[in-house]
Amino acid sequence: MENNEQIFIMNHPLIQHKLSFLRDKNTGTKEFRELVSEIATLMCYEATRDLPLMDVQTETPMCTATTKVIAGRKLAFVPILRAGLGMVDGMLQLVPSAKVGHIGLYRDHDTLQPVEYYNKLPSDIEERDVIVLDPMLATGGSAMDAITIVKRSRPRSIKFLCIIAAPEGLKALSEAHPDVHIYCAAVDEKLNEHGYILPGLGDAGDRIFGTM
Ligand SMILES: O=P(O)(O)OC[C@H]1O[C@H](OP(=O)(O)OP(=O)(O)O)[C@H](O)[C@@H]1O
Ligand SMILES: O=c1cc[nH]c(=O)[nH]1
Ligand SMILES: [Mg+2]
Repeated sequence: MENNEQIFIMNHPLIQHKLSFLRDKNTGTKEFRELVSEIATLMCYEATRDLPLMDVQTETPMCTATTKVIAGRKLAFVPILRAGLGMVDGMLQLVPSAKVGHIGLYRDHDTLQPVEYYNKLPSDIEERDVIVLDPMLATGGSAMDAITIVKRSRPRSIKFLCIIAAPEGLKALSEAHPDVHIYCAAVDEKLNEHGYILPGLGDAGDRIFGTM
């Protein structure tokens, strides 16, 4: 799978290096959590590359200079519970003023269909650019539903940021929401018969929260 106008694969060496440790079955909960957060920070750096800038006048100790600041665009991060929560702190490292909404979804084990159990978004979301967060894009059902829910509140724009994507999920999500830019660190081989990504990293929520 190649980068195109909608899908951005972040193959930065630091991200790829950390991803190897994330995949390792011997990586424990504490380290796994730290790695998810660090990868989120690196991905946030890339995913905010298109934020518009504006000129301001700044007094340096030497003279007045024309410098740049972000042009008043406000961000909101929306993790899909639970696993998306693991990415929030890493994102806030770079954008501490962002608001955070939450969408609770779990995948039914038998049908693989997402089931909604929580939804709280910032009240001023109409003024914000939203980045929906989830480490895993498998069938794409959870991301598609979460984005549909966010769209009802009419944010300025929506991006989706995941760490590992399956080709099946990327296809489904990009077709369902062609206006949403998708960022991921890896596109894996396929899904297994239980909807888990191969080679993947197992169940991201369980590994972040130590519930396996
Ligand atoms: O693309 P999909 O096929 O929908 O699968 C991906 C979803 O599955 C995982 O969540 P899970 O249902 O395990 O919930 P959890 O985060 O609470 O563990 C993952 O964090 C995604 O939200
Ligand atoms: O491989 C997968 C698929 C869905 N959810 C996960 O946490 N891992
Ligand atoms: Mg899970």
